[in-house]
This record gives sequence, structure tokens and C-alpha cells, in this order.
Amino acid sequence: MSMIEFKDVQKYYGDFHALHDINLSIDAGETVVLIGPSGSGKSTLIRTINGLEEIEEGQLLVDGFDLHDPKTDMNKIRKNVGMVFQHFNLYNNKSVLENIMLAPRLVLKRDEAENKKIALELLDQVGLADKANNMPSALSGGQKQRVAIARSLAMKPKAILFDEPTSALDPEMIGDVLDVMRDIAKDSEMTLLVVTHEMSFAKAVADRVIFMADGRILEDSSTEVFFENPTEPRAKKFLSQVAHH
Ligand SMILES: Nc1ncnc2c1ncn2[C@@H]1O[C@H](COP(=O)(O)OP(=O)(O)OP(=O)(O)O)[C@@H](O)[C@H]1O
Repeated sequence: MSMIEFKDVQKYYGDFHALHDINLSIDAGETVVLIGPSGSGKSTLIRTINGLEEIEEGQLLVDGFDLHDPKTDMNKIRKNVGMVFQHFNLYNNKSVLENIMLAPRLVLKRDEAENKKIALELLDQVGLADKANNMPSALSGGQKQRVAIARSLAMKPKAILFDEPTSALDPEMIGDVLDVMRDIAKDSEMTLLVVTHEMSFAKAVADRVIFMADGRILEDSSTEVFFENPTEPRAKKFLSQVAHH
């Protein structure tokens, strides 16, 4: 079953046509990496999926719900679709543990003892068991991002959207975050959509790679085909450019 389905979607910022004719179907359980040059529309596309950006035309189905249908409850979509941002977006005035426990308490009404148990297990999973009572300001960027991932997992979502999760990190922090993401992709049934410039991560973890340029999807291939033999000349060029970095 499709977890995420775009049908002829168009998105505009005023007169600027940001997403052109997007047709894309992502199955439940798939790990898909979205790549492309700066300004190609990757963030815009990923942000439409949980309603952070509205679409103007076409249809977008998430977990079977039509985002344009006024009867669709966006809170329900957001409950099932987590998001990890480039700049973490933690609550800076709350402890690490509170950051993770807040949404399950408020939205899922999870029992407090159970909530704490799950949060501590998740902190352990992301390698931060000893940071539960720290404030975010006491953490490195890589640690903050791992808290953000744990926070997202705490909701037990069906899908998680990652919008350049390692782009704001110092190089030495990137590996730990990618390792956590790799384990999630390997061990869970969740649908993962990841915008990233980390090609070795894409190669190792993605089931599929989508290449965007100028607001269009130019290539949508299995990971193997994409890296060995991309059909789209701009994808080839992009790959050779990032390979030289
Ligand atoms: N709120 C906005 N208002 C107007 N234009 C916008 C807005 N957000 C994005 N854009 C434009 O839409 C285009 C796509 O932006 P988007 O951030 O989706 O690209 P991207 O592929 O994620 O880029 P990057 O890799 O640099 O993050 C860009 O030309 C950008 O300037």
C-alpha cells in the first residue's frame, strides 16, 4: 500500500512554480532518498507531506487520507508522520527527556510511567542514555539531532520525513546521526523519506533514489540503477559533482 502518493501535484510560492507535475508513490516500509541541487524543491516537496506547505493543484494522499479534503484531520496525519529538521527544532527550555515525552503525553495521552520508560529506551537507542536530564543547550549539534530523532520515534509514527538532518552539523558529528538513521531503516517497518547530500548513506540505506531539479522529479530509480547507470543527464552530472567533493 502507498504510504505517500502525489498525483499531478503543483505548488506555487506566489508566481513561482516550485513543484511541477509531481507524481510519486512511496510504499509503506520503503526508505527513499531525495536528492538534487540547491533550490530544486526537495524541502518544499517533503514539507507538503505533513501540511507545512500547501499544494495548489493535484492530489496528495498520506496514509490514504487526502490532504486537500477538509474532512482530513491534519493532527492525525502529523501524529503518524514525524519530521526531523535541519536545525533540530528542540524545545530549548525543556530537558532532553521532556522534549521526548511531551508529544506522546499531550497527543497520545500515554501513561506517564510508560511514556518515561519509552523515552529512556529511545535515548539509549540513540546513544544518549546519560543525557536525559540535560538541557538541549548542553548538547552538541549531533546529540541534539539524535534527541530530535528519538522525539520523533516516541510517537511511533508510520513514517518519518528527514529534511537534511546532517547539513547543519560539524563533519565529525555526521556519522553518529547517520548510524542512528541507518539502524532505523534496517530495523523498522516505518516509511522513511530522507533529503540528504550524503551519497554514501543513500547508497547504503535507500531502496530508491529520487532526483529533483527545478521543481521536477527527473529520475526515480532503484538505488542500484541510480548510482550505476542513471538515465537522466542532470542526475549524472550531479553525481559527478558531488563525487568530487
Ligand atoms: N516560502 C517561500 N517563498 C518563496 N519561495 C520559496 C519559499 N520556500 C522556498 N522557495 C523557493 O522554492 C525553491 C525550492 O526551494 P526548496 O527549499 O524546496 O529547495 P531545496 O531543494 O530544498 O534546496 P536546498 O538544498 O538549498 O535546501 C527555491 O527556488 C526557493 O527559493
